[in-house]
Amino acid sequence: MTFTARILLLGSGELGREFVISAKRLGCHVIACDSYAGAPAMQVADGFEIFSMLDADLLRAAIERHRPDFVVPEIEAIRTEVLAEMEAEGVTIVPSARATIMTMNRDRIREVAATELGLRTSRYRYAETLEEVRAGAAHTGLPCVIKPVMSSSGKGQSTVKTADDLERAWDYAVANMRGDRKRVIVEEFVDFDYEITLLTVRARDGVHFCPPIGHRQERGDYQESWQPTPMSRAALAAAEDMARKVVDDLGGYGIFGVEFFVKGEEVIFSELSPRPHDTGMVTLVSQNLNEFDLHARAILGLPIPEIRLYGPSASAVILADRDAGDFRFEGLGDALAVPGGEVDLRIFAKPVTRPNRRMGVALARAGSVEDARRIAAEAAGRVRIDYGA
Ligand SMILES: Nc1ncnc2c1ncn2[C@@H]1O[C@H](COP(=O)(O)OP(=O)(O)OP(=O)(O)O)[C@@H](O)[C@H]1O
Ligand SMILES: NCC(=O)N[C@@H]1O[C@H](COP(=O)([O-])[O-])[C@@H](O)[C@H]1O
Ligand SMILES: [Mg+2]
Repeated sequence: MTFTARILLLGSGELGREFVISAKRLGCHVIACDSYAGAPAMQVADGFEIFSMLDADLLRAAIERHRPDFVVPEIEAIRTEVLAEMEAEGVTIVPSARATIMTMNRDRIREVAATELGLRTSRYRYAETLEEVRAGAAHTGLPCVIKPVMSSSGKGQSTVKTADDLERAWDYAVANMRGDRKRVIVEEFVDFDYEITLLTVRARDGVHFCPPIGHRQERGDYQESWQPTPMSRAALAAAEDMARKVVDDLGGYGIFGVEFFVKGEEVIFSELSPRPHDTGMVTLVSQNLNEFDLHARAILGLPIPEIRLYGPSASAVILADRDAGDFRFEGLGDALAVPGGEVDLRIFAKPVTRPNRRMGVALARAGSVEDARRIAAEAAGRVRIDYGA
């Protein structure tokens, strides 16, 4: 066989693109799929397919046509029942069909975490009507956070401070949810001190952890992340213990981004991605093996060596502010010239912009996390999107 393995990548955004690069460096052949042409991962893959991965027939046809050794989901919005069927027929789904099914639906992963595994989570209730939303908020107290059970990157999510705003939050969640299940989770608002992503690798040789990544979110979407983030040993041990329990339950090999809120010494499980995490883009400059390399190694059954941090690092997002199909990036030179640390950029080359769409990240490594954050933010701010007249 010419290739180490044949991979069908389901989702071709920025995370997929870096994964393709890592997998290709190990000799894999990658077909990148997504619903639109020119997606970031398609630009570097061996081939591509354009179709809706929520369409069961099209998804099954693509898997059967390519007969990959591994199907690697890169987004949540996939017809996961098809993945379960294909797994039963002997196709390897990364990390496992069960992991993709459980995490596509917030209510299912919440049941696994809170009920089956007994992990500490925020108080929560599910709701399918406005009345149930009100009852849910009475259970959690206010403020509360309302999210569609099917959504990601903060879509349809809002924080509600007063009972008068519950209806608006319900309408917003229903209008911005994915899929056809009109269902939300009402969560207690956790007034955390900080939140982290614990990148957790489940590999043939055991479970490995990256140093914790701190991050800041706006509108439920990631703005900047940094690594390492200071944490007490007890809090880190608690997070690692919970992460290990969840990834062992979900099964399979690959990297998982396990999200926690931390308040004092209390560590609260939030959710997880059974794939590289957006906040983990900082590892593109911070670690000897970045999160995409680790995913590729784990999938291929290769050993995971000691994960070493090169030094305090940060990433900051470059966002668009409007809809446009004709635009260009300016200021790359200025961005790369920010003094005080080592700066790098990833420009995703997505074909169109949208308000708040992530178009790139600035990355920085410096003497301290504070400096790395400052430099990454400064560099991201110097990249301008010129939308023309
Ligand atoms: N119960 C909560 N209390 C306080 N803040 C919250 C709560 N739930 C979510 N948030 C904030 O919103 C962010 C996004 O929430 P969450 O991770 O559940 O959404 P998501 O849509 O799955 O995002 P992504 O797909 O990017 O991980 C969290 O990282 C956190 O900053
Ligand atoms: N939080 C999940 C996440 O960050 N996913 C990343 O964003 C892409 C979609 O971007 P788009 O919406 O700009 O097409 C996905 O393909 C993935 O790389
Ligand atoms: Mg999240």
